Amino acid sequence: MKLKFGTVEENVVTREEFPLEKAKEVLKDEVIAVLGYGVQGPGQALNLKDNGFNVIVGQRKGSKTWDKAVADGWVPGETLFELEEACERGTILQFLLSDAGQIALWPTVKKHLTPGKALYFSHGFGITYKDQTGIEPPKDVDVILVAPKGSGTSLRRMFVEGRGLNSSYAIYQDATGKARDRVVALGIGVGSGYLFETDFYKEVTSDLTGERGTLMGAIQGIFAAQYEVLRANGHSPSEAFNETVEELTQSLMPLVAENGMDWMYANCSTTAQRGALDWWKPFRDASKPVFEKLYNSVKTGKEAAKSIESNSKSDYRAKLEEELKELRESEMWQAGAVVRKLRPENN
Ligand SMILES: NC(=O)C1=CN([C@@H]2O[C@H](COP(=O)(O)OP(=O)(O)OC[C@H]3O[C@@H](n4cnc5c(N)ncnc54)[C@H](O)[C@@H]3O)[C@@H](O)[C@H]2O)C=CC1
Ligand SMILES: CC(=O)[C@](C)(O)C(=O)O
Ligand SMILES: [Mg+2]
Ligand SMILES: [Mg+2]
Repeated sequence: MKLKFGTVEENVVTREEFPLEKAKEVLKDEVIAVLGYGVQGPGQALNLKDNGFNVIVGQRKGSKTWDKAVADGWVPGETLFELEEACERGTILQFLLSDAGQIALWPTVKKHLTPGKALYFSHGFGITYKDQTGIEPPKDVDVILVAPKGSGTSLRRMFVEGRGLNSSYAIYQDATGKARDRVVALGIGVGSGYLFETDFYKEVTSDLTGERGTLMGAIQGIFAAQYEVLRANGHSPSEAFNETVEELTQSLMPLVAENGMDWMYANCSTTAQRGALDWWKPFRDASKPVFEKLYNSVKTGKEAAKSIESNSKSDYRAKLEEELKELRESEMWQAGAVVRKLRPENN
């Protein structure tokens, strides 16, 4: 259906409009092969299975995630296969390897993309940056996308709680004339709360900007800046952490999620309101040039190149762990670990 967001009208698909029963009817003759069992793989595969679809998992034998798949109930030789065998058996190939990993597996996937099959992504990365990834699908298959707007971990958790994470969907190539039904059915099947329409380019440029920006990069940057200023002015770690992170995640963000920023402001003191209304614009103006620089780096493919380059190295997991350790061992997040333990519900 068409829905207005502010003054802009967009295409949205809800569960009422496209119920699970309809999704099952559309996909009743398909074998959905989920390739990769990292973060999105388990979330999407388990939700599909619990929703009653015909789904198999493809993963490297002998890997840690193969064992995880077995522990999650996938049966070797029945519903769990080596990647190539899953590519052969599947009629819909859900390409859920890491974006860099997709480059290495592409020749194998391509080989098994016989006419009429569908190639499914959860990111516009591989297709949009095809000059860097080499991913150019044959013309006689559907190429579709469902991108859950959140971690695969949340996708699964929310499904189990009876809620649903929202996703975007896109069609890059409709070879069978059934691409729309297929993509929407898959979107409902993986447990999306509702779906909004996009294209591969818009999906990847917004996603890379978001995760580098407010969702992950900018938020850590702004936390660190405020924490450091408070500490430099003699505030204790617990005071600095509570006033920077804990209050935001525990008290104020849930209010924003429920009813918007104005409602959160309305539930704070008049003193806080005055200050926040005065200061949000200077923060916007100071950070906007950084966001513009970021968007440009995404648009020109520089961010894609960097992530392919670093994630294709054999020691990348070890390097990543070192960098995460640096965050974990920073004073701010050490303080956070203590604060989390002090939450009454955690002890
Ligand atoms: N992490 C998330 O929650 C989200 C991910 N996405 C997208 O979903 C897709 C999958 O992402 P994640 O689940 O994060 O991936 P991941 O980084 O967890 O990796 C998935 C799997 O790929 C396998 N793999 C990596 N390199 C390989 C290679 N060379 N050969 C064979 N297997 C290899 C890994 O063993 C792992 O099982 C990506 O396109 C990503 O952008 C989209 C939304 C959120
Ligand atoms: C979880 C998600 O949607 C991200 C942040 O874009 C990602 O993991 O790539
Ligand atoms: Mg992302
Ligand atoms: Mg995302």
